[in-house]
Order: sequence, then structure tokens, then C-alpha cells
Amino acid sequence: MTNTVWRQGEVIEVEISDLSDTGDGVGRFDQRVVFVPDTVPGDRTLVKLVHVKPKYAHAALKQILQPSPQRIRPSCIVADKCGGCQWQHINYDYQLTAKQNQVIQALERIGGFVNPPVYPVLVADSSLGYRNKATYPIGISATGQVQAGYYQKGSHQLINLNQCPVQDQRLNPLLSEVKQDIQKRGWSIYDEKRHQGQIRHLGLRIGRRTGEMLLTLVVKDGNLPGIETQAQEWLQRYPLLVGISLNRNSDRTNAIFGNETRCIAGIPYLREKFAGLEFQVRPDTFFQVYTETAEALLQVIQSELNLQGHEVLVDAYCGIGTLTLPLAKQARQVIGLEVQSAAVEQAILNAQQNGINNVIFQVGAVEKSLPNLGIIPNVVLLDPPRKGCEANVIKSLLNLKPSRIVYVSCKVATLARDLKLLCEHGLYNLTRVQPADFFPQTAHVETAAFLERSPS
Ligand SMILES: C[S@@+](CC[C@H](N)C(=O)[O-])C[C@H]1O[C@@H](n2cnc3c(N)ncnc32)[C@H](O)[C@@H]1O
Repeated sequence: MTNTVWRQGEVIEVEISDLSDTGDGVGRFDQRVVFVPDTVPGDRTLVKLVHVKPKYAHAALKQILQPSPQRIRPSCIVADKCGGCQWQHINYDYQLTAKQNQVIQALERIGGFVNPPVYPVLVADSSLGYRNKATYPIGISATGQVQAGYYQKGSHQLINLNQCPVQDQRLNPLLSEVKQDIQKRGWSIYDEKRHQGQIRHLGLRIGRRTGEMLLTLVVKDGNLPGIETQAQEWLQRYPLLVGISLNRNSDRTNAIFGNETRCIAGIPYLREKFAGLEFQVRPDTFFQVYTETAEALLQVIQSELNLQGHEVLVDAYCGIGTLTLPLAKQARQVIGLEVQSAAVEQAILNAQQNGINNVIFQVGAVEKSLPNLGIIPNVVLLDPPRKGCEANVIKSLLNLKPSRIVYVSCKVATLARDLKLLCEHGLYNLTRVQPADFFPQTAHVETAAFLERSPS
């Protein structure tokens, strides 16, 4: 190759040999790396260079010269455009192998582990129709039609959808029909560039076991004439819909939900069964999107921990208590730490509802509450957001020295970073790493890592 070819707009031939941690295919061109979305190892492709750096480039797929044996026809008609799924074109078994490799590679490269004990990916029932939650941005077409869907890959261009194959199929009718109701009511649609208009997002949630649904409109300041009447109409039309809420988000932000949620019809939560307990789930608090796989991972955690009833356990980043409460049934005392006060309120109610009284929940950031715990736990469970744990959380753990740590993570790069810090002085050994497929058809992987304090 000559240097003249390595520039934006050039079309080159690339054979894809790997997948990146963001889900793009990876190929090589004269010792340089090329990242190509919508490809899979084994594809021979023509690609157009888009962002070019001296050692690597991002490229767009132009033509598949020879398809990989791992390539399949996507179940979704907008899979090539929609930013929701990256891997609809990859056969499911290969997705699982790729996710296991992603975890191994991150632990080796970022964590510095040699031969980390990474188990095969845990799977549940189905790789489609699994999501219990959807939050669709709302927009308006050039001809004035209300639209709802997902953003196009790498942009805020809306792809209008009437159904989505990874969602629980019981939510699909609401997507198409609520859009029409918004159109008929003539409510204004939020324009993010001008920060004007009302409706920003449509949120739908379903209890997979109970079928109960919640509908939430995220609005700029809540002024929707006739919303109460419309909400009553929705309750009558959808017998499984139990609550309709307005969430107010007045900020110029990419965050979907604002801090204020008001139930305007029905009840402010749905009921769901999880791990043999009954949970109340609100529209705006965290609940894993794949209920069945989350339960399967909890079972692995329970069997690895094998709690005997005398342990003190801290569940840091506990949300509404989804992991806290089942584990509390097997421990002496459990302390849940969570920053979102609405989640803690719900966690307390969930504990009462299930007659569990050996749990206390504290509102506050883990980085503040863990160092001031006032008790030495035997076990600490961590389940932080994607950015992982703050440095002082790791420091507190190294001071507290619980005999076991379970670290549940939705981003393997930050997991690997934090595990390195926990293990680098020899205080902890990594005994098992269990990936789980919480997000089929995407490049995301959930992982639980188990650490034991060294005997010395
Ligand atoms: C990945 S969710 C896990 C929730 C829960 N373990 C579950 O499985 O449902 C992370 C939770 O951490 C909370 N969170 C985020 N940052 C936090 C912080 N600095 N301190 C405490 N909680 C935090 C979020 O509100 C969210 O409920």
C-alpha cells in the first residue's frame, strides 16, 4: 500500500478477523487497524475510510465481497441503521463466543490477569423478545408525523419504529398506538436543538411474569392539555397497563429521565416476581432489562457464595433491592447502599412487602458510605454503573478486607481496571468470572467476578 490510499473517503478491501469491545468488526490493512460496524469475522469487504488516524481508521461498510459463515439475516428490518442493536447480523452462538472472548481479553489486557477463570456465557430463554423496558425518543417527521423509535447509529436521527424484535412483544402495540394518540392530541414534540416543545421520550416497562405494564411520558415541563383524560383512555384500552406517569426533564441533556416523576393514572409501580419474591418496580428506577438472565446470574452468585446464615453482607449500588433481598434470606444482616432516594424508598417497601427484616438501606454515594460503614462485612457485593467504582471505594474494600467480594459489572473494561486494583497486592484472588447475556443482539456483556481473600 502507498500512503496516498490511507485517507478519508478512500475505498479499500479488508478481511474482518476480530470484533472490538464496542461490537465493530476489526480488520487489518498494511499493519493498520480498521474498525467496520455491521461486519463479522470471516467477512471479506470493501469499506470506505471515514475517520483516519496514522495507525487506525473507522470505516463504513460498502460491500460484502464474501460473507462470513457467521453472518445471518437480521430479524429486524432496520438492523443496519438502528443504533439499538449492533449484532443482529451475527449468529447467536458466535455472539456468545465473542462475548466470552471480550471478557478474557479485557481481563488480560487491562487487568493484567494470566489465564483468567472465565466461564462460558450464561444464557436464558431467548435471544429476541427479552427486554422488559423500552425508552423511545419522540420526534417529528418533515411532514409533521409524530415518530418514536431509536436513534440511527452514531447520530440523533430518529428511526421510526412500530415494533422492535428485542422488546417483550406485549409492548409493541403501545408503541404504535400511543404515537397516534400523541398526534391526535396535537401535543408539542421536544426539539433538542432549540430546547422547545414538550414530549421527549415514551417509556414502557413490563413485568415479564405478571404482564403488568407502565407507560411514562418524559416531558419538558409537563404541560399536556387533556393528559388526564388520555391516561384514563389508555388504562381502559390496555387491561395490563397499571400506571401512567409523567416524568419532568427540563434540562438540556442526553439523560432520559429527570428527577420528578408523577403518577397521573393508576398506580406508580408495576409488580414483578423475581427470585421467588415480589417486587414493586417504578418507571424511573433501575431494574435489569432481561429478567430471566438476571435471575440465572443471581442463582450463580447464591451458589458461589453459599451463605450459611451468619454472614454480614453489604450490597453496594443496590437499586431497589433486586439482589439484596434474595441474598438477605441467606445471611444474618444485609446493608444496601444506593444513591437514588426513590430506589431506596422502593427497596424498603420491597423488603417490607416480602417480610424481610434483616436489611437496612442507606441513601448516599457508595464512595461516601462504604468508608463510614461502622461494621466489618464478611461479603461485599458491588454492582456499579458502567464507569465502575471510584478509587476510594476500592481503597475502602482493601481496608475492610471482606473475605469475599462479588463484582457485577455491565462494562468489562472498568471491571478489569477495578479487579486489577483489588488483586494487585495479593490480598484477593480471582476465583471465577461468569459472563451472562443480559443484552442479546448487542455487544454488551454483563459479568460477575468472584474474589476470595488470600489465606495469608
Ligand atoms: C447497575 S445498577 C444495579 C442495581 C441493582 N444491584 C440491581 O441489580 O437491580 C447500579 C445502581 O447504582 C446506583 N448508583 C450509581 N452511582 C452510585 C453511587 N455513586 N453510589 C451509590 N449508588 C449508585 C444507581 O442508581 C443504580 O441503582
